[in-house]
Amino acid sequence: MLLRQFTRAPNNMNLIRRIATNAILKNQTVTTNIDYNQLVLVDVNDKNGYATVTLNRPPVNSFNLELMMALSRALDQVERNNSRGMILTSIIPNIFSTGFDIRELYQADERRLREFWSVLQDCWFKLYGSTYPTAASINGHNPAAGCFFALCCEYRAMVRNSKLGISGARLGISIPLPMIYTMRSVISTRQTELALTTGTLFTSDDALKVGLIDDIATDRSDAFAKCEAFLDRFKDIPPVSRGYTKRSVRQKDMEEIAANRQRDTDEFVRAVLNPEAQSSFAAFLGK
Ligand SMILES: CC/C=C\CC/C=C/CC(=O)SCCNC(=O)CCNC(=O)[C@H](O)C(C)(C)COP(=O)(O)OP(=O)(O)OC[C@H]1O[C@@H](n2cnc3c(N)ncnc32)[C@H](O)[C@@H]1OP(=O)(O)O
Repeated sequence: MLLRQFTRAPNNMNLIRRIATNAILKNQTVTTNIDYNQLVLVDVNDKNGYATVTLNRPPVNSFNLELMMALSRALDQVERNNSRGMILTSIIPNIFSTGFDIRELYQADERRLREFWSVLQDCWFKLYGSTYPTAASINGHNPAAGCFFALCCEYRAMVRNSKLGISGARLGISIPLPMIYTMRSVISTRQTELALTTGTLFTSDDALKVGLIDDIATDRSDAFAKCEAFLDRFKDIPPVSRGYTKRSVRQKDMEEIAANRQRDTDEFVRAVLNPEAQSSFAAFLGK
């Protein structure tokens, strides 16, 4: 099933390639913009072949089902485009994402909640398991799910005075396995356990110290430039063998989740619907 995700034939890719090829033939540099209901924007820089995937759900990029689906489609797009690299970022000044939309979790319809988690799992397989190089340009606060997606990337630059972490413990949510595996792939098991059981939101300095981010940036354009510089490191590395190695490093985590998708979904639904979590959501929403 995973393999099919990565090799499915693109429909609108031919159009994108045609635009890019025509531009190259005409010796122009163009940026191709593909719009998925405006919730996630995909821009391809035809000069360096890097795709920028931009979360665009003001005011705080909270993840509801629709944003999750748009991200999933955007990641398909990047894969089909054979991008040389991808930068994940946000359009909102000072906020990367607030995490899950609490309105999606509070008194949730179980069927929709299951679909929500299933799409999140899809996004995880696509991003964590991507063969192209990935970087997150974290332009502002990034608690919870946005942090999760940033951690799926190979590199993170975050602007100073932002906070990042998985704060689910504070809301009475037990942390699902994809999150645990992903954080553990970036920092040690000990630090992962500590961060997740305390729901720590790290300052940029502390995030750098513990290894959750790779660089601190002065502003969003500096963060973006640092991400591009990271992707440039693979310019002369043959992409197929690079991608294979990356996948091999991450393979075990993905196999485990693929084999236990249903259980992972059941656990998430149980965690969200538990009364402790529901009263935190109610308090957040002022109910
Ligand atoms: C994959 C990981 C799986 C599991 C991990 C654990 C599970 C986690 C579940 C979650 O993700 S729950 C969400 C956790 N997020 C937070 O607790 C962050 C809460 N928000 C903030 O700290 C701040 O909003 C901010 C720092 C992100 C931005 O601050 P600021 O610029 O001052 O904006 P406001 O706080 O005024 O927010 C504007 C507007 O947006 C509403 N809002 C904010 N966050 C959410 C949200 N998560 N869901 C729904 N709505 C949200 C906020 O209430 C404001 O609404 P108004 O109507 O008052 O304008």
